[in-house]
Amino acid sequence: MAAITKSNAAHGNDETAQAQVDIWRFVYGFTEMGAVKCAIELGIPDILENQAQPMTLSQLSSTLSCSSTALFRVMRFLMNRGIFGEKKTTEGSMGYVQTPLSRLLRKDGDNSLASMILFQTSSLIIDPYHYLSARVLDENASAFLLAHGKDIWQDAAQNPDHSKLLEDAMASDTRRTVREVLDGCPEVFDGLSSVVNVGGGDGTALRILIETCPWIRGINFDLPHVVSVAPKCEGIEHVGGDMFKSVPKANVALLKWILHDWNDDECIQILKNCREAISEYGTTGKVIIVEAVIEENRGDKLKDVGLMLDIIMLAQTERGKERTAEEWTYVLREAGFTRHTIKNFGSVQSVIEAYP
Ligand SMILES: C[S@@+](CC[C@H](N)C(=O)[O-])C[C@H]1O[C@@H](n2cnc3c(N)ncnc32)[C@H](O)[C@@H]1O
Ligand SMILES: O=c1cc(-c2ccc(O)cc2)oc2c(O)c(O)ccc12
Repeated sequence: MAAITKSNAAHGNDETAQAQVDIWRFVYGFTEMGAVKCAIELGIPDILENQAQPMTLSQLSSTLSCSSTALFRVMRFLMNRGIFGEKKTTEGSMGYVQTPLSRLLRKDGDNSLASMILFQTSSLIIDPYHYLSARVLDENASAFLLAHGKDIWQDAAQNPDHSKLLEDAMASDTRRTVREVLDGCPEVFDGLSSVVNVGGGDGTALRILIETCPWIRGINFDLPHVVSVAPKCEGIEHVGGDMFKSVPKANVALLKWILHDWNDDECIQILKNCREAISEYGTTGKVIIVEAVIEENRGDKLKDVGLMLDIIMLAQTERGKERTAEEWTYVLREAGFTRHTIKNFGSVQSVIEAYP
């Protein structure tokens, strides 16, 4: 047996002490989610945004028509996490102010993640985590199905409130992502005449794209119950259908956060239908995929987000997953694409351009 040296023992003690500190994040991590949801529902980031001066506790509680006791405790907790700050008012008392983090929680703010947080904290999305272990033990089980008795798309088709929660969350992600893609790699959309956004939800991606590139004709393609409530917009045609059967014809097929919902065989089927959709456009035809590319040797925060998204896929979809560059190469090759490039632009998602 190896002798335990003094320094090993000390090192072991350090690790144990650190573990005793770190473990509380896992035990009570949900409190962050609960308090942030509370602040969004009360509209606190929106209220603070419109103040010329720091807002005192009594001003905030009277705006919300509530007593200050519970509000104080929620604000104290959130300030401790960097959401909201405190500054002196001109009268010398302390008041709450926005921080870069709380600005991302405004209901209608640019780059807001408020709808995504409301979606992630809904029982629709939380309940499947009670079945994650069942999913791990049985490859054929689906955590979402065990929790709700149907898959997420059947549920959304039957439940307009859930459909809206999901579409709003995705649209908020889209507003941020499409702007990032247009800024980070504008050449991706050079010289295109038409774009079909496959699984385009309420059409947000195409609306932003057409604002910047008004010469592009947009086709927003999604399930019939989704496009039937999508807002009308000049330059965009909403088409209802099933991407597993066929995809409307266009110069480019754009897929943002679609393929991660499906297993390899399902992705290959969708991609074959996209290849068929762009086939009339010869060498200018391409498929643009906006998704995470998990890089095994990337030890940064973005890899962290990619891995979190992969757990989300495990809980919320039947066979979906986030993919590495090798896994993307496999599905694209099997779908008949001869060449593809991957562009990283410092975001959790990358842009993959695939050519027939
Ligand atoms: C994760 S959401 C992504 C929405 C959008 N692309 C975005 O990034 O905001 C997936 C979308 O795929 C759509 N979808 C699911 N199954 C589909 C099918 N068989 N055919 C067409 N669209 C489908 C859903 O309705 C939903 O809008
Ligand atoms: O719960 C989700 C979340 C996402 C998601 C989160 C963050 C992003 O930047 C993109 C997507 O996607 C989901 C999804 O595609 C799905 O089918 C179910 C649930 C979620």
